[in-house]
Amino acid sequence: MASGNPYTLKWGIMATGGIAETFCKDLLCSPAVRGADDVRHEIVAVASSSSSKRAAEFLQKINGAFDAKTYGSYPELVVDPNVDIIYVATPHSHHFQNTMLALEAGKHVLCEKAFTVTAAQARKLVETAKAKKLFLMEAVWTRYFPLSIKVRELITSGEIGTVFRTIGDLSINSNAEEGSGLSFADSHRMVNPDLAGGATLDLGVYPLTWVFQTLYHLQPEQDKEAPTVIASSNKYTTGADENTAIICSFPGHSSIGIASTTMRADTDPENVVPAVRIQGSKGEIQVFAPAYRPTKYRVVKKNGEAQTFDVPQPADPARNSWGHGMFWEADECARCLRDGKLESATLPWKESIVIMETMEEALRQGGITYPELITTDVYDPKSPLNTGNQ
Ligand SMILES: NC(=O)C1=CN([C@@H]2O[C@H](COP(=O)(O)OP(=O)(O)OC[C@H]3O[C@@H](n4cnc5c(N)ncnc54)[C@H](OP(=O)(O)O)[C@@H]3O)[C@@H](O)[C@H]2O)C=CC1
Ligand SMILES: O=C1OC[C@@H](O)[C@H](O)[C@H]1O
Repeated sequence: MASGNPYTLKWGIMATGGIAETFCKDLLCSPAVRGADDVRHEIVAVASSSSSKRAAEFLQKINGAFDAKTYGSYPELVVDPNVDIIYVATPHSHHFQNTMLALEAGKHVLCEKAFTVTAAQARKLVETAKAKKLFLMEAVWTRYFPLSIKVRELITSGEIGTVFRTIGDLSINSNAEEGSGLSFADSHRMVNPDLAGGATLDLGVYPLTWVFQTLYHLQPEQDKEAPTVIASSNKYTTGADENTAIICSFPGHSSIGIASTTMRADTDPENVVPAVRIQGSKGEIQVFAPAYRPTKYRVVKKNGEAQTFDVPQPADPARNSWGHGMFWEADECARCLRDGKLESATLPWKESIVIMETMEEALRQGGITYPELITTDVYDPKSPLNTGNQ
């Protein structure tokens, strides 16, 4: 790729849960393994809202970055002068306040999906990043996979003609062994309304990603249209949605997207039926489950000719053959910052906002509501979501 010294991005990690561990293990993989010689990553600080001890234990878990600073609160992390960018890896409920905390401290941010709980919160984050000239990106890692790039290229080159319909699903069978409950405790972030749990915000964002990548993102800027949305949900006993189906119509392009998600059944337990079908006038592209981390796609022409392609994630032998695929989005952050860009062209601010508007409308139609503490778009540095008392 590039000659000379690679650009180094120094990360501060906010929260020490499951995805923070996965992401950091990816940051520690050698970029050379994925053919990147122009950027590299350093984890220079980690914060846990509960204790600095937990942050220190996190470094043991990821087996690296042992000289990183460890903090027992998020406010301490965001003022660390050595940190360039904060990775916000807290539950959805916290994203708005935590991202604002980082932006207000002058830090660039990569914030986990779903970007926020409401569209107004997403707009506020974008306004703030723009005003402060800071980089901000929603961590929809799937968009940065070579597989996604290839699929977008195939569509742009006309391989399947004009795309008129995309159908996508991300569903997981989380039924409890007995009874009608789900296997998640009611307090778990997947189903807890206080943490903005529910199928739409957690899982639905991925089939919507495929709908938007294929029916919205690739349109010329002046032709991009926000969809009209029809949606239906079933509520779980906690009040979060357990099933949601969303129909997005793009009338200006005669195209339609159908995104579905449930916590009651798997997308495809055998992995033989595609999770995503992108259907055009000359054929279709099928992307296999899971919609968030596909490694296989198939191009089927109108005449029935078909070819399957495997795109495995590169694994680093020096890191116990680890390689999950989150390094692609991290590389995007580094390249954007190196090149002075505030947003990623692969997932521009406007598109994150339109997707949040779509999910907000789907949740409204489904009758799903969340508490004021996590839906407010008024920034409060002393919010318990920032100070760790919540
Ligand atoms: N891109 C992807 O593939 C995935 C993305 N995600 C996204 O990442 C985010 C976090 O998910 P995940 O890591 O699975 O969640 P976890 O529950 O495993 O971790 C969340 C972390 O957030 C911090 N936190 C702060 N306040 C709270 C609170 N009140 N309740 C719970 N946790 C709190 C905790 O870290 P600490 O104590 O250190 O402050 C906790 O460990 C979500 O937005 C989710 O949608 C999740 C899974 C996969
Ligand atoms: O982003 C995600 O992808 C994988 C899912 O299992 C997880 O619940 C979700 O947060």
